[in-house]
Amino acid sequence: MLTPVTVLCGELGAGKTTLLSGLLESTDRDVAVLVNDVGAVNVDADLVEARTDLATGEEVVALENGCICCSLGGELSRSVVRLHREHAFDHLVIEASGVGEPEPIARQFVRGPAAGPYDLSSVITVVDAPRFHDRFADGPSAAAGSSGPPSTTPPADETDTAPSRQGADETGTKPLADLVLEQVEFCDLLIVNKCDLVTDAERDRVVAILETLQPAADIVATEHGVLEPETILEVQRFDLEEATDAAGWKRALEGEESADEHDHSHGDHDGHEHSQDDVDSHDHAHDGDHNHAHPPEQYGIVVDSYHRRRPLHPERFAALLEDLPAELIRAKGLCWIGGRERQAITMSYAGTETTLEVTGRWIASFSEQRQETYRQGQPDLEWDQRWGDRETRLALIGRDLDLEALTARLDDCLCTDAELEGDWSSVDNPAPTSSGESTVVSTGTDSS
Ligand SMILES: Nc1nc2c(ncn2[C@@H]2O[C@H](COP(=O)(O)OP(=O)(O)OP(=O)(O)O)[C@@H](O)[C@H]2O)c(=O)[nH]1
Repeated sequence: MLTPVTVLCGELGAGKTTLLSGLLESTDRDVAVLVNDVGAVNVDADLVEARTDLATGEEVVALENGCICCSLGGELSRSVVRLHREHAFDHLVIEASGVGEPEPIARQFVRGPAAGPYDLSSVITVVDAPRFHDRFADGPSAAAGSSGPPSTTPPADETDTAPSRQGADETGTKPLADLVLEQVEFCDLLIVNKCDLVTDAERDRVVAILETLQPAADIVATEHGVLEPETILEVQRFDLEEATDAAGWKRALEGEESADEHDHSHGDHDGHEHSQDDVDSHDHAHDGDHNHAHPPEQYGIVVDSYHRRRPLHPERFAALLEDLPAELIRAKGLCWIGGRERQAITMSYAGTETTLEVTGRWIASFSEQRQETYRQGQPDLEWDQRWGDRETRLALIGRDLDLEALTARLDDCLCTDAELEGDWSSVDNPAPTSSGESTVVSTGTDSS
């Protein structure tokens, strides 16, 4: 029988180690734990180990000096295969570092050597309720319904600073808020922790936003990560593709696509041609369920999409990104930016920052012969006579967000006919140019 694996994610300080320590104390199953800390000092592993009775067969293994979701991919596989060969245990829990993306970790258990002895059971994301509330739910009207003590938790690390107005950042580092939402969007259980530090109203708002961001996940609220062990160790099969496609922003785009006149099943945000290997993995083969998130109205959460077939002017678009409304929680999708006629660019906004990343090439930028080949491979791809597959298609999720105003502001960014013919060489462009490259644009709190 395959050994079930649970991947435990959550931002730095959300309470993963606390939850795991409690789990190891309360379960009578033999649980092996793999801890990944970024940094030389493996504090978490020491903590978990100190609370674990190793004589009962529980094992704590630490991976250090890197992040399992990127550089340590091979080491993760090797470690878990070795662990399985050398020890007997009922369940493996992986505590991912707070800055890791869950998807690459999960993929190790779906294909590759680790998929041999293991079965990915679930991906759990621990959410720091007060910090999430302050970051994503504390819009202008959020305070109105709130009572009780202020719910601030100190930032867990230096990257979690107050909004800054810094323009495009060439470092390509992914903003923390973006990672937090990616972890929320890619899981099947959300644990809303530190509920002792928020009011009931604040907790409910956090839950409502989480439901919108990932409608397919179960949500439980905890204090100090106290849960029945079975909630974490319950064996179910994690469906990687389903979890990816269930994210609220993807459903919003899907709803928009299905409402289009033309029936088409476009690839997802990065479904344009980057490599042959990727093409088949992004086909929206859905079960016909287009019920995208119906956000709880009492919290003012709105979900919509924006679709235009005209490039965004790089300077006006950058100015908009620096001045996005505070009520916007999440924006994600594909952008066509003037001066970048080849590059399909993913925009991902969370918290106060927008990441722009080249995720592929527009098919329309290839030679006619190659266009034909690619289009034959994607017969449902919507194709515009003039622009081919170039388009901007964004999901917008907000709280008390004036969607009409934001749509109008996005429309103001669209290139005029004269600009379409213009020379882009002297125009400041925040968009990256090469595949995989990204830039970050910060939204200021005051646009004046
Ligand atoms: N008030 C309160 N504090 C909590 C709760 N859960 C955890 N903490 C505290 O929050 C701090 C961070 O908890 P950890 O369990 O280390 O968080 P983590 O997610 O493992 O953190 P990293 O390893 O840095 O990613 C510790 O001081 C915990 O005691 C909670 O529900 N309420």
